[in-house]
Amino acid sequence: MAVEYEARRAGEDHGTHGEAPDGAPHKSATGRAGGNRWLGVLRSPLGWCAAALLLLVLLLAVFGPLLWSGRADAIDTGRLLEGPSGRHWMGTDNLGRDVFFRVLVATRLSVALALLATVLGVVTGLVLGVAPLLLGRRVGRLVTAVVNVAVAFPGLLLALFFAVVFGLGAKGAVLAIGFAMAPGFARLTQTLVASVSERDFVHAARVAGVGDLRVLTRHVLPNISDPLIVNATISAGGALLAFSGLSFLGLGVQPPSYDWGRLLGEGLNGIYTHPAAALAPGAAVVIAGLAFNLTGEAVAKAVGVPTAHRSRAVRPVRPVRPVRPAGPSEVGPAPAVAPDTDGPGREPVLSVEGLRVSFPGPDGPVSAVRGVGFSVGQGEAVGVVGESGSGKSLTALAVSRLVEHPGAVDAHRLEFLGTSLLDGKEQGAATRRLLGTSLAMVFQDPMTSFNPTMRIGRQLAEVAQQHLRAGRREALSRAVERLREVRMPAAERRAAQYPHEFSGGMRQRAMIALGLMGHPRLIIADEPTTALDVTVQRQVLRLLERIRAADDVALLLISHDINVVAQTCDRVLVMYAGRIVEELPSDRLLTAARHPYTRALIATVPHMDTDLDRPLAVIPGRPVTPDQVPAGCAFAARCAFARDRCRTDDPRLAASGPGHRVACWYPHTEPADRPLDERPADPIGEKGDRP
Ligand SMILES: Nc1ncnc2c1ncn2[C@@H]1O[C@H](COP(=O)(O)OP(=O)(O)OP(=O)(O)O)[C@@H](O)[C@H]1O
Repeated sequence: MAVEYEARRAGEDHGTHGEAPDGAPHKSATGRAGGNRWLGVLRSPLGWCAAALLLLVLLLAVFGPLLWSGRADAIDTGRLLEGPSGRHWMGTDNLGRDVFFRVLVATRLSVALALLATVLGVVTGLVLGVAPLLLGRRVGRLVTAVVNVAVAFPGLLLALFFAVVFGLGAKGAVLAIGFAMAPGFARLTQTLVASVSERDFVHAARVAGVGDLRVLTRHVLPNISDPLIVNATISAGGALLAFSGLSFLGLGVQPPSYDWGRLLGEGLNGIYTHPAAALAPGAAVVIAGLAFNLTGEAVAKAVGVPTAHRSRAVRPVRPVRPVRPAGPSEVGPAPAVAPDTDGPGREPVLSVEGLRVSFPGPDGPVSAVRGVGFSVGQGEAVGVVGESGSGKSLTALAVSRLVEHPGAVDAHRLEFLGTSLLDGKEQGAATRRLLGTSLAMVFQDPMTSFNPTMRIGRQLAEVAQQHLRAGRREALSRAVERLREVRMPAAERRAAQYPHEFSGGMRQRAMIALGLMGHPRLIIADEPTTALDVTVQRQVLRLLERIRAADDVALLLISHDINVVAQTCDRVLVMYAGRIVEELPSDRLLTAARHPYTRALIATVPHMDTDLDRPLAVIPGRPVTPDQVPAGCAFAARCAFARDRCRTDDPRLAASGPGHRVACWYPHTEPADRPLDERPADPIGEKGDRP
């Protein structure tokens, strides 16, 4: 009865259900590879044993009562409690009825009741498992706590408890076993849902404004169906065993009906005189249980889900909630940070002031983004650079309302196209539609950006159906049109394909096309080219440039690559330890940066004059982690120019020239060593290509 599935890998691999670890597909709805695998498993000893046993059990369940009811119920008072003979292979019971035929006839009731209990357990478990996703944080936590408590009880104990609650008889036993099975299934579902909910394609669906229920049915459940099915199949074996146990104890099926458990109980009375009467139903339970278990194992093998026998590691449940900006009480007051200047004369698309993103820590909330303020003007490209962990992605996620619980977002101002995302109505349909149609996200890993179980065209069309009220056909033709716009070869054919049939660059372009399904005013691209080779990287960046110029779309480009940002963007924000430490026009980045951190970052990038015989420059020390931000300037410990004041007083971001802000007590005043004309080769490619 216990749910015995290794959920960690199931969640990871099955979260993308079409991906093998190497990125190759292992399940596509149409995949030939998938068909071959099923055939391969069927040909293996495990496969054919499972198939043969299951077929036997199902045939007996269907035809047993039709063929042998008469012989099973025929009373022969002259042959009471006889041992096995040529006439009665397994002997007779206390009314002289043939035990062998009774066992065959009992197959239907035994299997049907076990399946019924399994369905009840699976459905209840599923409902409880997805509750945290659908019902909000509070109810979700309550459900999770109840499930956690219930899981701690042994299954049989729960079944006995419920059997007493629901009363004697088959109905009571079905309810008892079903409800006893539910907590384990709920736990498994929660774990799987949590792991899939963190995938980029779910984020993408949320940004596109897809509602919770639809995200669940279209994006989450299809991607966790394999482990759930496998687990349900194996659980049916457990239910069969549990049902036999209850009937054996007299709590299940009541006379005159009989199942294997009842026959086992009756046979036990004469176990010393003729054991066959007890052995026969016992063997039937074992064979049917084995049939379900082996089938589960075979299905697991075919779909690539590891079972408990292969591994037992289970990832802790982490209920997933859509982001809700936290109230100040949850994260503490954010320091006032003035927003930067918008691009000259540009209407701001995005305005952020005092943005904080915090997570619970052992000693209270820990802020990973600490009061960030900036704005992005219409058609402007703003780059965000900084070492790993500096808070770049969290800033982008906070803007798109994708920070997951327990992360909390707070800001003095968080406005997108003049609409506050913090006014308490952020869950409203209008805001969702605004974000869905006007904000596009491009994620780092193009493999995880799409739902592997849906055709690309359908995933794109979903946005138009959701927000533009387009019909199915119209939405699909818009999707093809958008794929063409991003220069997807054979767009119509590609729209009908699954994500695994695309190359990395194509997936990234399809992701951009997804963003174009609405009328984006801002594209947030978080390391959009990191997973791509240099040539494809150029194509994707050029595409973003083209879209930006053609439609006056703003771009927030997050990148590790300072050259890419310098070449693509109008302005650059340099982040360190959850803060913006410098902001300046990108054409001044290499020559006029004033913060020692910005200069250190630039120095780590090799250029034409870099002496290749010497080790490449690195920034000494390690970036600070959000839970260990020191007093004073967070960069002081790594800064060659730090003085006493830097270690005690926290410098604020202050204006330092036109469009230039820096947070440093002693910023550089002299020009940088590296003049503009010594920039490395244009990483985007031929500038002439740009519109
Ligand atoms: N869910 C989370 N729970 C706790 N801490 C988190 C969570 N997500 C991010 N952080 C922490 O917040 C900090 C900033 O993370 P973020 O992903 O924004 O960094 P980044 O600058 O985008 O790094 P990278 O370039 O590697 O993506 C990191 O120290 C990270 O460990």
